[in-house]
Amino acid sequence: MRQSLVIANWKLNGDLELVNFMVSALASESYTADVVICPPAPYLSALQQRTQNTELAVGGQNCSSFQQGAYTGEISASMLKEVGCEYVLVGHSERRSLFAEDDQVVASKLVAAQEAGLTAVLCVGESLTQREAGQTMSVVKQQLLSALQNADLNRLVVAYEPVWAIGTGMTASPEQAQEVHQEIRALLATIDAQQAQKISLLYGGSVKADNAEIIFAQEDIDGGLIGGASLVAEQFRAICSAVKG
Ligand SMILES: O=C(CO)COP(=O)(O)O
Repeated sequence: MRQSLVIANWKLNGDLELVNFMVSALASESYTADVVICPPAPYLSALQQRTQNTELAVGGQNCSSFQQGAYTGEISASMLKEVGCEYVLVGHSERRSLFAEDDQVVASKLVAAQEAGLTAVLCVGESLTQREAGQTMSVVKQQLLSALQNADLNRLVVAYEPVWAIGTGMTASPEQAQEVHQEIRALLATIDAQQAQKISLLYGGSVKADNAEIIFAQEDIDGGLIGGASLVAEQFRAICSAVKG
């Protein structure tokens, strides 16, 4: 049985008040899923302090591919680890499209994250144009395998986030999502068949309290990567409780 996981990606949202509010709103319940919050980097330490003695974990939204040096504005994976992160997102579609991160950059960030002792949450997913052109599987395969060239599958989570479903209210149908998740697990199995069965695969893209359960019920979907709904306590709590297990 794979570990269920729900990750909140706050993106460029939130403040200290939300950190305090969310921790008290979430920590009072216990969940079958592991629950991780990825706030903007300046709030990581505060979140880490507030979540001590709770079951909530902390993650970064991004890390540098460099370990240290003259890279103004960058944050290394070991710095994230030092302030209490257990996870970091790599290759989110917003990083790929808005900050020009290509497959090579994503691969080196993933290695940097794992070498620092973090679990890397590799995000993959096709655009609407790519889906309509029948390229979904080839895009996902390219993003996945190029990022995993030097990866440690023991410290990996994969999140399938179709770009057309992110922040649009257009969720992939449970069947569409399962089809891609199944393919991702099959691709992982070509690297390590045993480990592929243990890796948590998350769906992301307009997951809300009212569609989470049916999406998470799919065989190869082990939880979610949640944007907008993770900023609303009632929504996020319901999503965390919707995982199978
Ligand atoms: O990008 C996402 C999480 O990383 C998904 O965002 P939404 O849940 O807002 O669609």
